[in-house]
Amino acid sequence: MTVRSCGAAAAGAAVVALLSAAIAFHWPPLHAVLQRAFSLHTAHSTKDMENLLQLVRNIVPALTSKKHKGQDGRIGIVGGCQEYTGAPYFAGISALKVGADLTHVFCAREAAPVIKSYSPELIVHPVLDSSDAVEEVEKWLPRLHALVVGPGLGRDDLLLKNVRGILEATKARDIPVVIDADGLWLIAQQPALIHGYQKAILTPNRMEFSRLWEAVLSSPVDTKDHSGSILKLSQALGNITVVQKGEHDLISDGRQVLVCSQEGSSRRCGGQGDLLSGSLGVMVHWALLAGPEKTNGSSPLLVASWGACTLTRECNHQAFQKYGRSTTTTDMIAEVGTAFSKLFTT
Ligand SMILES: NC(=O)C1=CN([C@@H]2O[C@H](COP(=O)(O)OP(=O)(O)OC[C@H]3O[C@@H](n4cnc5c(N)ncnc54)[C@H](O)[C@@H]3O)[C@@H](O)[C@H]2O)[C@@H](O)CC1
Ligand SMILES: Nc1ncnc2c1ncn2[C@@H]1O[C@H](COP(=O)(O)OP(=O)(O)OP(=O)(O)O)[C@@H](O)[C@H]1O
Ligand SMILES: [Mg+2]
Repeated sequence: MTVRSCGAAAAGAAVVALLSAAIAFHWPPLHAVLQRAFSLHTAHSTKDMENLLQLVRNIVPALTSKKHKGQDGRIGIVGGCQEYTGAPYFAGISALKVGADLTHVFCAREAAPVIKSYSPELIVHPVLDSSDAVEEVEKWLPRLHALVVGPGLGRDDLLLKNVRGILEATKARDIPVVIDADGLWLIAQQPALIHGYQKAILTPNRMEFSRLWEAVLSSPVDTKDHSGSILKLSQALGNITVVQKGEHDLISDGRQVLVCSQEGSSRRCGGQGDLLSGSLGVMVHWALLAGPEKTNGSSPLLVASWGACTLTRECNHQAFQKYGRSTTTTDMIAEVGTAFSKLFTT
């Protein structure tokens, strides 16, 4: 697996930037070559890609007739409020389409009938704005393999307070947790809530990344050194895994940075991040279950994250081939099965 250590990343970038600037002025053709070399160095080679794909394949559980319902994943989604009902639906249905057996959505009362009406596949609990929300969710925790916190959660104080309690209970049970969207808003208010929890994965978009950075490092993000920035943020959060979404997805646990540059498309409709966080909920469970033996010693959380990013981008690519500018997240979700087979089925 290609890794870039913290020091090497920063030093490499600085040296290339300096050389580049000097050469651009004196010798433009070499400048272009250098830039290409640097971008190749930052990205993974085809061989690295193949290795990573193989690691993801290793964690995918076999489909056999010996299993019972639930074994391949019981995933909880914490989110859904009056304004946002699509996001928890996208995350939940994506988890199922990737291969989870059951998905439970814990949402605000008003959002529940709406989410249920989108799909009979999701189990929906209208508890998140109740006074005993933490106890209600806690009852289910022993039966859940992973929690995805944040899609469509909103920023209401009562909901956020309840989610704080749910996160504490989840950590106490050592359950893996993917934190996205407004869950990241909460973490930016209170980073201690997740600091050092080794089964947490944060999936910020650009805005969410800046918010987290400013909250934790009290300075503006260095927009020129993406690789160095994600390493630093992960380290400042106690080496938890961070997935920074963007033109290229960067994934780090503060020790190494993986890059996912799977071809997607130029279509940026809302909900793609929800597909990613829902998929990651299942894949992180699979990866932890498989253990480091199957991931060749690499962090199972990094492997799961890279797998979910690759899958999301492939869904985006496939849907865009069919629908172009009119592609929506629903079209991407319809591609999960074929994208998964193409990438991960041997
Ligand atoms: N159908 C739905 O119910 C959806 C609900 N969503 C929910 O909406 C809530 C707010 O999420 P947001 O992502 O809007 O909140 P953010 O606070 O992260 O983003 C605010 C704004 O930043 C901008 N932004 C995002 N990425 C950017 C980039 N790379 N460069 C420049 N600007 C960028 C976007 O225009 C966005 O409106 C969350 O609860 C989220 O889950 C979204 O998931 C989209 C779909
Ligand atoms: N410029 C880009 N080019 C290619 N893919 C991108 C680009 N930006 C984001 N993506 C991909 O889109 C997916 C979602 O990322 P995005 O930044 O849109 O998340 P988000 O803002 O949280 O989405 P959501 O609307 O669900 O909240 C990720 O898998 C990411 O790889
Ligand atoms: Mg989002």
